[in-house]
Amino acid sequence: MSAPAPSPLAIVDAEPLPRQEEVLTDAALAFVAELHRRFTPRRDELLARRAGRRAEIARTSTLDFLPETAPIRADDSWKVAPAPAALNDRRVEITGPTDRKMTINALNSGARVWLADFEDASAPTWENVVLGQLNLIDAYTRNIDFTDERTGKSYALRPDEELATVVMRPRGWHLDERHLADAGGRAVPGALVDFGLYFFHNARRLLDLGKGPYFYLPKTESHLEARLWNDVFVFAQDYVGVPQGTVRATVLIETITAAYEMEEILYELRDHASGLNAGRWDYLFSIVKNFRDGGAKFVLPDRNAVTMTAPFMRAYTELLVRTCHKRGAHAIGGMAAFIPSRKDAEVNKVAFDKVRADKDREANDGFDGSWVAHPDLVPIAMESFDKVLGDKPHQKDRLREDVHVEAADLIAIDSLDAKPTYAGLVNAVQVGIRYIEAWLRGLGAVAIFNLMEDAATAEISRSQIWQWINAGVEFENGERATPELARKVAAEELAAIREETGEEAFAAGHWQEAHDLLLKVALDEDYADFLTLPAYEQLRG
Ligand SMILES: CC(=O)SCCNC(=O)CCNC(=O)[C@H](O)C(C)(C)COP(=O)(O)OP(=O)(O)OC[C@H]1O[C@@H](n2cnc3c(N)ncnc32)[C@H](O)[C@@H]1OP(=O)(O)O
Ligand SMILES: O=CC(=O)O
Repeated sequence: MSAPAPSPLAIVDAEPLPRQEEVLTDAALAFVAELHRRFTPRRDELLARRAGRRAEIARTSTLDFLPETAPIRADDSWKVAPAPAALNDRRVEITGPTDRKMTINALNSGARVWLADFEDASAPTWENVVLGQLNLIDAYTRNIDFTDERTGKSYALRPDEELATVVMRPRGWHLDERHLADAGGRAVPGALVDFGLYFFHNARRLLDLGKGPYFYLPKTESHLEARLWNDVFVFAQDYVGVPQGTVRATVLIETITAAYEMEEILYELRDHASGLNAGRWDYLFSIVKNFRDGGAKFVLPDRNAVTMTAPFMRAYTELLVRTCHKRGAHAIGGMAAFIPSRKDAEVNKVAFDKVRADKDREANDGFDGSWVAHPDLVPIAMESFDKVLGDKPHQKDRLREDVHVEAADLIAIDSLDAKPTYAGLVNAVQVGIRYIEAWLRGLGAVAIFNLMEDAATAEISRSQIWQWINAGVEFENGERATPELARKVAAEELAAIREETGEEAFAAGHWQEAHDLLLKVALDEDYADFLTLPAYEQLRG
């Protein structure tokens, strides 16, 4: 093979990182550049199409299954590709960022799958982007064992056969990677950077290990976006010379528009699809985002009052199981946000009980597996799925033909009795400030008030503040949601944090910046499509 042409991509505005040359090789960058040249124009068109569709929702306050794809839904003959052995039993999946310690802990956790996250559990600092890739390469080459200098604790991988199968989640289509630019100075989409570097370095290596390049695809809004991913996979497989059909993708159904196109999404990816996941937190965010100006009918109560037993959430998850099993795909459940504590028995008990109830319900509904956020929750979820699956790797034979979901059922938000509360507003402000501050320090997932918070849950918090203010919600205490009230609550929270942290830690953090950014995205008349877009402009590193 002749040497690859020098990469036309430039590394922009980035301090050199240790061992970055092992990730950012000329050959890998040439591949990413080629992905960018071929696919970014279509990415741009699809982002513009998102805006058009949202304008239509603002006009009509409704959504429906697509008439033009009815033949795909009516055709019972097609199925997705069979699951590879490494993805046949997915009863428990752990998620988390790809720093060195988390990588080892997740691979060792006993879960069948690890969602290695470059998306919502990871703030996209250049260091996280590049060293996350390095950690995965090091894990596959078993060069990752280390001692944490801060705690003195040593970390080592278990034998290969006990490790979780990695399913990597690249960034969504909307985020660019500003540290990699083409000759015209245009940033490369983060999705292509994350996918491209991972695929280039690991596709063959993973096949040698008896696994493969497997992906979770986040924030997909339509089957046309799934088609774009499929085209990326076809091109990538030819480029590195692995057989077509090597890639497997699990698509997160976490936007309200994608919920109306589940079958079409599987159809577009059918040679590469291995499942759908019910990404409940982004799903709620997407409902608020899309129907934010749809009037009282679409005002969601406090996010923690919207449980998975709400009729519109059940319609979504049951339709997902039904769709997957009809097409031979795995249906994977979502994230219960309760985080256990090794120090507080009561917090631990609450988390175990809540997660057990959630996973029991999913297993009984027909899901083939589900997510947990913490290693201590792996045995809890395992027990729920073991009870239902026994020795079977999945329950795709449960076709759930009893499920009948009408278009209106997915957006029947007003069937909920709960209303927004003042405490809900305070919580949204608290979580928003605390999460954004952590994100600006490079942390994408944190435990706040014993709940897992990541980009998706922060998106809900700031969107709910926006929606409640714009809908003129009156809380049970007689206060009305207004910009002034949000500012007052935010000022009180900032003062409380200062008290809690002490002056030195407060000054060393990004608290004022986080407070200001939360208020900007919650109060601006122009609703930002994603919190992470303005936040990325402020992210250093
Ligand atoms: C809506 C969505 O998109 S959900 C998917 C995205 N979100 C996520 O992936 C969140 C994943 N979870 C996490 O990041 C973490 O659990 C957090 C940040 C919420 C809490 O982490 P911590 O504060 O470190 O929890 P805690 O102190 O209890 O951790 C105990 C041990 O478990 C490890 N651990 C905790 N969560 C994970 C995880 N998800 N993967 C691997 N190891 C983990 C910690 O590293 C720690 O290890 P150590 O004992 O060797 O130091
Ligand atoms: O990505 C998952 C979600 O719940 O959001």
